[in-house]
Amino acid sequence: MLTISAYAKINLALDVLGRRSDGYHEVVMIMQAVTLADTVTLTEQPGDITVTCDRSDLACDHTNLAYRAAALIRDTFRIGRGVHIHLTKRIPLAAGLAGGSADAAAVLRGLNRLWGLSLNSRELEQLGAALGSDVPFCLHGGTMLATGRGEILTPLPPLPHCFVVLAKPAVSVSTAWVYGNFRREAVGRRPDIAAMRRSLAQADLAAVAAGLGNVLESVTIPAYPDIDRLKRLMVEAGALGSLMSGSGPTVFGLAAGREQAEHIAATLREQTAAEIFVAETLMKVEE
Ligand SMILES: C[C@](O)(CO)[C@H](O)COP(=O)(O)OP(=O)(O)OC[C@H]1O[C@@H](n2ccc(N)nc2=O)[C@H](O)[C@@H]1O
Ligand SMILES: Nc1ncnc2c1ncn2[C@@H]1O[C@H](COP(=O)(O)OP(=O)(O)OP(=O)(O)O)[C@@H](O)[C@H]1O
Repeated sequence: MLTISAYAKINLALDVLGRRSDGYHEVVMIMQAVTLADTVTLTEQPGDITVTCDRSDLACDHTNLAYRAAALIRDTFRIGRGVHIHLTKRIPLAAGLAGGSADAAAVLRGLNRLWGLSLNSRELEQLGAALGSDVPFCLHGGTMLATGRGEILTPLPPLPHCFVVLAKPAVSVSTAWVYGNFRREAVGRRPDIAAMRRSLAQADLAAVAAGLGNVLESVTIPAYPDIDRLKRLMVEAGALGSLMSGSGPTVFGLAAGREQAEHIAATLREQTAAEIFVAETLMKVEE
């Protein structure tokens, strides 16, 4: 039996450069892993792949990304064994935090060990990219530049350790819907990726927080104006900066210290109906 943590991500910056011939969008993103995590337990069994989960609103059949990750690795390498996967979900669903991708990445890493496959990180990334654009990042964590459709990764200097307050409003947002409704003309300010890379190189947390930007806000916020309110409340409560993560609807705020983060969380719990988590940045997913 093997137990693995599957960490959520936030996007410190997300820019869309255009639409590709394969239907995806060309993106430039700065991604950061955080300590909010699901737990993935793998138990060897003969024959089938089976999945159980502690949430009744998540399908545990062949559509689950954890199942799909196990099936992909088993079919690719013609493995004659099965596995039981149990998911303890803490990352909210369809939240912009890559919860499903994190589970898939954990299954790939776990089965690589359990089944003694000795796949290197490039091989794991290739399998991951076939499951979803965020999966390669979830295999590594830390702070990364992600380009292409999000699967091409370049390690960046780590974001200085800080606390990340997450606020998930009670709506679920489909990533495909957000990209499908993206219009370049609707974007206000685009993030300055080069400037943020310089801020990371200088380990300047305040500058990173001041430069946060996500062009997908131009799609999700008009549909869910609560997101804008959460962003404002975060900053009013003391966050160094706030932003919608990924395709939303989760909003995150950065805080240098735990006390400040807990104060922001308490304020949001009092003034909103959003689900609130306090996490920390995570340097690198353990091997
Ligand atoms: C919004 C982000 O989470 C930011 O990190 C990612 O860009 C999305 O990553 P993901 O959920 O792993 O996305 P995928 O499962 O690969 O794709 C879901 C859907 O989003 C759209 N999609 C996704 C990534 C991308 N670069 N362009 C797209 O247009 C496509 O319609 C696709 O069918
Ligand atoms: N193990 C899983 N955990 C969560 N969602 C899953 C899982 N497997 C499949 N899904 C499906 O994927 C959809 C999106 O899930 P997820 O939580 O990864 O979204 P997200 O946080 O918006 O991801 P992203 O930031 O990558 O767009 C869910 O609505 C669910 O139907």
